[in-house]
Order: sequence, then structure tokens, then C-alpha cells
Amino acid sequence: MSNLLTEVLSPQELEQALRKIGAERYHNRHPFHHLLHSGALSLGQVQAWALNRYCYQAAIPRKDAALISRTTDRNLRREWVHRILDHDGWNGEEGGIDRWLVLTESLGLKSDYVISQRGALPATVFAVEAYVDFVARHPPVITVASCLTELFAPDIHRERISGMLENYPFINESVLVYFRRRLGQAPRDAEFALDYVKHHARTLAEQQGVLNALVFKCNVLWAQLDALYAAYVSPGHIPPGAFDPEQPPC
Ligand SMILES: O=C(O)c1cc(C(=O)O)c2c(n1)C(=O)C(=O)c1cc(C(=O)O)[nH]c1-2
Repeated sequence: MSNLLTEVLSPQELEQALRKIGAERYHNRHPFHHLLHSGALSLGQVQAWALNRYCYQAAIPRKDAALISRTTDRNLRREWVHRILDHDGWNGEEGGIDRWLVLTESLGLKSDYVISQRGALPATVFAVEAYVDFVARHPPVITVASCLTELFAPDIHRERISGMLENYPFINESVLVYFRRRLGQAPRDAEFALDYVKHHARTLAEQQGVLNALVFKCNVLWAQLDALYAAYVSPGHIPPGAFDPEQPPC
């Protein structure tokens, strides 16, 4: 939960409060990302990150469909639908999920295994499903706000592209094409979402809900990295059935 509001904020003040949450809680601050971007991880640890992160990618179109199902606003539906197509692909063009599978394949993971999500950590599955469930249960003004983490994504994507290219022999440009594409998509999506929230969250309750939604979403992202850290960095307890770099899946 974010700090409790005592009075209605202007749209500019609401934006400032949202940006403050991102500055404090976005997952660019997580130690796992610092290890990932600085080249400190082994191939097995990078594989674990990529295959767990696949679960997030695969859930994004489902949560966007849940959002669309809840809105009576045609303009919002029309604007939002491209997000699903960006991930799933459209008209013969590959989407973000295909690009993610290029990344996991080039790290040596079979797509069937990645898509099955069999090797995912329990906490990844819970966090990702919590996001889909949150969006299905809340009204659009709140759920649009939950994707505002994307305001902060381009910086981390840029850092990831340059850090991983520089620091890992098994990473090259073609592997990171997913993130290059998101550099154009995320700012467009985030700008629309921010504008929508600033115009539609007018009451104290709505504004509080919007701030809480962004905190919730930062927690969804943070919890995934906590789980990766605990399983693959320290103390290194890999849950039963989860991907084990020492015993690659057959
Ligand atoms: O690599 C990242 O750190 C990162 C973060 C986020 C985010 O902030 O939720 C997204 C993405 N990537 C991403 O690639 C993506 O497609 C995406 C969609 C959404 C969303 O909430 O709708 N977030 C994100």
C-alpha cells in the first residue's frame, strides 16, 4: 500500500506521486538485475531468469484481454487491443512472445520446455497469476495504472541491452531484439496510460486505488526477482521441479 492520501491531488501531483513510487520501488533497484546486467551471472543463471520471465511475457496478453473485458469505453478498448497483438503477433508478423523465444532458444533452452512453464519457480507462477487476477477484479482506471511500471521500463531495457551485450559472450544483438522493440512500444503505451489515469482518477478513492495499484505491480515484479535470487544466487535453494542448471531438462 502506498502512503495514505488526505486530499485529492491535481493531475500533475498524481503524476509526481506515481513517479516517486517508481523511483523507490521499481525492480531496476533489485540486486538480481545488477548481477544480470553487470555480467556476474553464469549461463545457467541467465537461463533461469529468461525462462521464468517467459511466464510474465505469456501472461501479459491475458491480463490485457481481462482489462478489455471490463471496460465499456470503446476508445479504451480500441487503444488497448494493439498491446495484445504486440505480444501475440498479428497478420503473419511475429510478436513479443516469439522474440522472447528467440532469446531463450539462443540461450540453449528448448521452446517446448519454456512454453510448458514446467521449470518455472512457484513464486513466479503466483506473482504472474496475481497480476492477471488483479486486472480481472478491478475497474479500468485502477488496472490501467497497474501497467504504469512501463514508464520506468525503457531505462532498464537500455541498461540491459548494453550491459548484457558487453558482458556475456553468449549474448548478441539478435538475442536482444525483444528489448530493442520494447524501447519504441513501452513509452507509447506508458504515455497513453499515464494520460488516461490523470484524466480518470478524480476522487480520493480512485487516486488512492491508482497509487496502490502501482505499488502492487512493483511488488509483482520485485517478488519474481526475490524468488530468482533465493533459488539461483543465495542461498541457492531450487524448489522441487524447478529448472536446475546442473541438471538441464531433457
Ligand atoms: O524488462 C522489464 O523490466 C520489463 C518490465 C515491465 C514492467 O514494468 O511491467 C514490462 C516489460 N519489461 C515488458 O517487456 C512488457 O512487455 C511489459 C508489459 C507490461 C504491462 O504491465 O502491461 N509491463 C511490461
